Amino acid sequence: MKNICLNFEKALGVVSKEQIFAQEATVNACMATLHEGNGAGNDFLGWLHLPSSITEAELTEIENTANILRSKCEVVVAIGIGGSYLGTRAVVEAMNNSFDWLHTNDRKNPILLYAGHNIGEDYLYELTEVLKGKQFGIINISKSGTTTEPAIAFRILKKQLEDAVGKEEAKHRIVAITDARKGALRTLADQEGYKTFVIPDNVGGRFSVLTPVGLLPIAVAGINIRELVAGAVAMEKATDQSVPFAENISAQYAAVRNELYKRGKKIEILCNFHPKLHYIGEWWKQLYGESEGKDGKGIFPAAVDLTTDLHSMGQWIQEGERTIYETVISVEKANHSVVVPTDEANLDGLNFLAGKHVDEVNKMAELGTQLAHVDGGVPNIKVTMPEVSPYYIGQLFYFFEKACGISGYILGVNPFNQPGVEAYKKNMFALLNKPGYEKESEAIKSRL
Ligand SMILES: O=P(O)(O)OC[C@H]1O[C@](O)(CO)[C@@H](O)[C@@H]1O
Repeated sequence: MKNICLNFEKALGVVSKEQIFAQEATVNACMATLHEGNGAGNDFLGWLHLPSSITEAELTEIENTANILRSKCEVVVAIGIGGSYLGTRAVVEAMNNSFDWLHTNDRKNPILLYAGHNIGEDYLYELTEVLKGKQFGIINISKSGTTTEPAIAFRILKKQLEDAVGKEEAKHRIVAITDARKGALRTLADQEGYKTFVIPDNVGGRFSVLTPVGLLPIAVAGINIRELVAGAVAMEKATDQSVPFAENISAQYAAVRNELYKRGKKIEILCNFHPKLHYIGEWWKQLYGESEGKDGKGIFPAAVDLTTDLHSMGQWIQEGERTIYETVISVEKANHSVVVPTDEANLDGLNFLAGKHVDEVNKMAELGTQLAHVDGGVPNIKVTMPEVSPYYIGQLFYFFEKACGISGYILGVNPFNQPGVEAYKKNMFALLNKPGYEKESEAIKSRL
């Protein structure tokens, strides 16, 4: 099997290769801090050797539970937000048919739906309506077990499920993934007797896709979790501390992005030319946004789907403020084949493309875009994956996670906390008169 690879040749100019390689000692020191576990946030390093420590028994238990849900349910709703949602969606959207929900006859897999990632009343109304009369189950995922968005969704869907199939059967269709001991979801799951999986204490939400948080719903969707984990294991080895900087793609990516940042490139745009990778971008945004955006510092992580967004954001990227750089996820080959047909009338003038694969056109769009953006002053980093498969997505996850840990330490922040997320919650609870927030309620209302 190949590995994903990194090419930063087209990022050179603003920064030189020598300047990047001059960071080797700093990067190695940050890598050592991670591996020795003596840096900020060192109680959240469980992800570092997670892939290689997943056991056969754990995978089998996840698959068995997935099979129970698969046998009972036409639809499974994965409830969760942030790290308790985005990794699953990234894999499922990448691997499932783009029109999955329209494949209604002879389905092999339940349809996976999502809830708890917003507080949309209309979204929840439409979800509860669509679930009426359907055999459904719930995977409720919350590391803290106290996050408001998933808690509201679970309260609503739990009631609907119990009303539909009775409390006893509902227990067999609900799985909770949460902390081993703490939090409201743990208490509820123990009280109700749900099947549970534990999110290890030392794995933060945004690093948790390879725990049951991601593996259970991904397995329910019928995707091979063993391949996903195998890919991550391969990348854990390929980016290990023992692998020298010149060959270590996570170390290099961390170095390049920080060198660009120092030179005024404050925004990183993750680009894909593969529409099914949209949620990889969403997952990546949380990983880097929550890890690095603090203490008044941090590259702003943005993401675009190309060529789609070349017709909306393309103008800005080409000619807007020169504070951006791009990281392009490039997929070597498509999984299916569609050829542009010949048309006798050729009114659209496209016969020069007749007989070509659509992906060949896409590749030229990708190359043309790279050259145009580089000419426009946008440094370009390329991450190549041989194909979209669970194995290479597993590699991609670990590659970005490892680079993120190193990069956060280079930046001088604690990459494993997210104190800033609490501010909106505090205000929301104060505005909603949550018991215990009386002082805050008074203070915030005086500002309105
Ligand atoms: O799994 P939990 O505890 O519900 O948290 C969900 C998400 O909310 C955050 O705590 C804050 O956004 C994330 O770090 C996390 O991924």
